[in-house]
Amino acid sequence: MGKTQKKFGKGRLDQYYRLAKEKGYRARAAFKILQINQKYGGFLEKSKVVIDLCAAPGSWCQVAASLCPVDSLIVGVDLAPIKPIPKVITFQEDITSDKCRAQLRQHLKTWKADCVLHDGAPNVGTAWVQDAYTQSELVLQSLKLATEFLVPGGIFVTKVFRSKDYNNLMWVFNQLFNKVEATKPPASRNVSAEIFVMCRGFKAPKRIDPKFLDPRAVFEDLTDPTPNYEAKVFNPEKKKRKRDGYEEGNYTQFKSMSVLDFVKGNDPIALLGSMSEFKFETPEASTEQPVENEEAERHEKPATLEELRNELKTVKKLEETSKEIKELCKDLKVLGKRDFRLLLKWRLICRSVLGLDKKEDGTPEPEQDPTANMTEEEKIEYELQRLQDKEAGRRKRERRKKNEQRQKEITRMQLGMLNPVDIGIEAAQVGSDSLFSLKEVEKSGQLETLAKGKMNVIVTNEEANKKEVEEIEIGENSDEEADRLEDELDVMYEQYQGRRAENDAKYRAKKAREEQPDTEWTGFEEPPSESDVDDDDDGIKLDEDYQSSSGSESDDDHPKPKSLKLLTELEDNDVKINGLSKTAHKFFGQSAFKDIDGLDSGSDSDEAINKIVELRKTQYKQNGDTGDKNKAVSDKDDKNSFEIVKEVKEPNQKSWSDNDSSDDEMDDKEHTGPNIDIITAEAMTLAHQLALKEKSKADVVDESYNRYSMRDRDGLPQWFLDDEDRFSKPIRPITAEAAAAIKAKLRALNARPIKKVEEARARKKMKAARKLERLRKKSDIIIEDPNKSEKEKAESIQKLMRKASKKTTKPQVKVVVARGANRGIMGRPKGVKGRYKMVDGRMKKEMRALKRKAK
Ligand SMILES: C[S@@+](CC[C@H](N)C(=O)[O-])C[C@H]1O[C@@H](n2cnc3c(N)ncnc32)[C@H](O)[C@@H]1O
Repeated sequence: MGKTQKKFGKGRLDQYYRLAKEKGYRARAAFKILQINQKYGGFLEKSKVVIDLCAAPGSWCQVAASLCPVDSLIVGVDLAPIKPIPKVITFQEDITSDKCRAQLRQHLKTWKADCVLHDGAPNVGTAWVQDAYTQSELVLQSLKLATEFLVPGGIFVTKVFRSKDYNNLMWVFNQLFNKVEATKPPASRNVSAEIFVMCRGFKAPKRIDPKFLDPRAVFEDLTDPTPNYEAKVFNPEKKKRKRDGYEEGNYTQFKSMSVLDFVKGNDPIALLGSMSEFKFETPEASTEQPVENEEAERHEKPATLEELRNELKTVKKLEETSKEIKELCKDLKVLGKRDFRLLLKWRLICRSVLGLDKKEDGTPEPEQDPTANMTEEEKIEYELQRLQDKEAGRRKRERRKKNEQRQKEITRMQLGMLNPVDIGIEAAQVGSDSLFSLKEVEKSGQLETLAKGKMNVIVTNEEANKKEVEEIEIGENSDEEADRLEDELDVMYEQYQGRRAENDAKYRAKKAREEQPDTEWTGFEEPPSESDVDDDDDGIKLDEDYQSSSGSESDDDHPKPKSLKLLTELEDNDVKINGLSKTAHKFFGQSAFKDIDGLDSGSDSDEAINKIVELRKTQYKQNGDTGDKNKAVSDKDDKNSFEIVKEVKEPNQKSWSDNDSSDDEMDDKEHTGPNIDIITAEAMTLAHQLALKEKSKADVVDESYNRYSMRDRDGLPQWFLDDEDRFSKPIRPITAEAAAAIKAKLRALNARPIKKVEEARARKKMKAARKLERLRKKSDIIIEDPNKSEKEKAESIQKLMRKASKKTTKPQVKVVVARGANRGIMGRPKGVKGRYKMVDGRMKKEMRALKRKAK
C-alpha cells in the first residue's frame, strides 16, 4: 500500500503551500520571512552577513540567498541535514552546543553578522533525541549566539510562542536591543501560537549580564526571585484553575501533599484523583507542591506549626493508620476503588478524632450526647428514628448483596455453568458464608497472619464479634458517605469512558461490537421464530436465549410472554416447579431431557437419572449401528456426559458437528446460521483439530472451563474489569500448519485484483466483443453482396480483418523531469523532440492531493 501523506493537517494545502511549490521554496515558512522583511523595510537586501539558526529544510536561507547582495555570506545551521543551497553555507549542528558556535566562528572568521534569523522549534526536525530544549530555551540560546555574532545595530529575528515565558523573553530583548516589536506575518497560521519578534538596533554592550541569557534566571528568578514557601503553606493564595494545561509553575506529573491536607481538605475525591502521594509529614515539610487548603482558608485562625505537628502525631498514632493505609498513601495512582474506599473511611475516622467533622453547612456536629436536651418523648422518637435508619441501612446492604448474588447466578446461567451445586442448591448460599471466604478472614483481621503463613491462630468468637460490631459502627457512619463517594467514582469512570469514546473511533467501534450479543455460541437454543427475531431488541433476545435454554416443553407449559425481562424472571427464583427449584427445572428442561416423560410429572430424581442412562445407552447403540451423521464427535467422551445423546437437528441450528461431511449435502439456502469465516490461526488450529478428530466437542467444552471463565466480577471496579478483559485471557495454541493456512488465505485475498482492475478488464472484453459484432455484421453484408465474386468477397473480408487487428498505438508523450539543467526552464527542453510533458517530483503528489481534495 502506498504511503499517503497527510496534507490536510492544519490546512497544509493553503495558498502559501502552493505558492512555495510554485516558486521552488522548500517550505511555506519562506513567506513568513519574506513578509517580515517587507514589513521592516527590506533589511535582508542590506545584509551582507546572515546567520540562519534552525534553518532546515532551508526556505529562509533560500529567501536570504535571493534577497541579500550577490557577494553576501549566508550560513545556515540545523539539527537536521540541509540539502545544499546555492550561495549558502550549511552545516548540521545543535545550536545550543559549543561546536556550533565554533563552526559559526570558523565560517564568519572576523566578520560580524548583520542579521541573525531564528525559526527554531523543538520536536519538528528529525533529530528527536537532541530536541530536548523547550521553545523558550531555544530562543534564549539563539539570542546568546546573536549577541556573540551580531554587529552593533544588527537585527535579530526570532520566533517565540505565546506562553508564560513570553513577557520574560520580551524583557530580555528590550535590554539588548533598541527596538523590539512582535509581529505575526499573514503566512503564519492563525491557529499557530507562534509570533515573530523583530529586534532592531543591537546595543552590543561590552559586558552582558550572564543572567540575561541563563534560562533559569530568565524564566524563574525574574518572576519570583524569592519564593516564600512558608507563606504559601500558611496563607495559601487562591489559585486559578488552569483548564488548558499544567498549573502555572507546576509541570511535573508527580504531585505529593501532606496527609493532613487530605484529612482536612474539603474535596477528598478531587485530591485522590489528582495527587500521586500523601506524605506523613506536616504541610510545612511538603511544600514542593503547594496545594489549595480551602479548609485552612476557611478557618479564621490558621493552624500553627505546633498544632499541625500534634495533629499529625495523633493521626499517625491511630490504630486505624495501619501499614496498609500508609502503603496506599505512597502511590495513589495505582489504587483501585476498594483502596480509595479504605482511604476515605480512614479519613472520616481521622476527622472525627481531630474533631473536624462538620455538617455541609458548616455547623459543628453536637459532640456530646445528642439526646441530652431532649424530652422523654423526643428521646424515644430519636431512638426510633435511629433504629429505623439502622434497619434501612442493613436492608440496603442486604439488597445489594442479593443483587450481586443474582447477577452472579445470571452470569453462570449464561455461561451454561450448570453443575450439581446449581441444581436445587442456590449458588447464593455458597458465596460469602463459605469456609474459605477471604472477606470473612479479612473482616476478622486475620488476613495478615494468614499471609505470613501462621495458620494456627484461631479467632475467638468474641473477638470476631467485637471487630464486626466495630466495623458495622464505622460502616454505618460512613456507609452513606462511602456510597456517595463510590457512586461519584463510578460516574467519573463513566465520564472518562465517554470522553474516550468521543475521541477514539476505534474504541467506539469496539464498544459497539461488545454490545452486540455473542452470536457464535448458541447453547441449547431453539430456533427463534421469524417474528421473534424481527420484533425484539438485543435485551429481549438475551432473555429469550435464556428462556429457550429451558427447552421446548417449557414453552408449552408456560407460554412465554413477549417482552419478558430477565430480572422479573429471576425474581421468583424460589418458586418450585414440579417440586424442583427453578434452576433445577431449567436444567432438566433442556432438550437433552426432552424424551423423559417422568421428569415433568415430578418423578423422583433417581428414576429420572436411570431413564437418562437408559436413553443414553439406546442412543449410543443406535449411533453405533447406523453410523449416524449426528453422533457425538468423539467416542471417547466421558461416560457421564450427555454429548452422546442424539442431537435433534433443527433446520436452523448450527451445531459442532456441522463440519461433518454430511453437511456438504445440506442445502445452502436452508443453512441460515452465521457464515463464520475462519480468520485467525487459533480458530484454524481448532478447526484442524476438530476435523482430524484430535479434539472432541467435549474437549472444547472442557477447555472453556478455565480460570478465565470462572472470573468473579462482583464488587470489582469497572476499570479493573476492563483491563482484565483486555489482557487476562487464555492464549490458545496455534500450529504451524494453521498459521501457514491463514497466511495463504490472506495472500490469496491480497492477490485478488482490486475492483478497478476487474472493471477495466471487463470494459476491454466488452469493447472486443462489440468490435467482433461489428465485423460480423460487415462481413455478412459483404457475403450477401450479389455483385461480388467469391474471391472478391474473401479479399474484402481479409482486408477488414487486417484492419481490425491492426494495433493502434497512442503517440508517446515524453516525460521530462524538471531537474538539473531542466529545472525552472520555460519552453521545450534541449534535445527533446515530439510531444513532451514537464514534471517534477512534487507534481504527482500535488495532483493526487488535489484530486483527493476535490473528492
Ligand atoms: C520550523 S523549522 C525551521 C524552518 C526553516 N526556517 C525553513 O524556513 O526552512 C524548525 C527547525 O528547528 C530545528 N531545531 C530545533 N531544535 C534545534 C536545535 N537545538 N539546534 C538546531 N536546530 C534545531 C529543527 O530541526 C527544525 O528543522
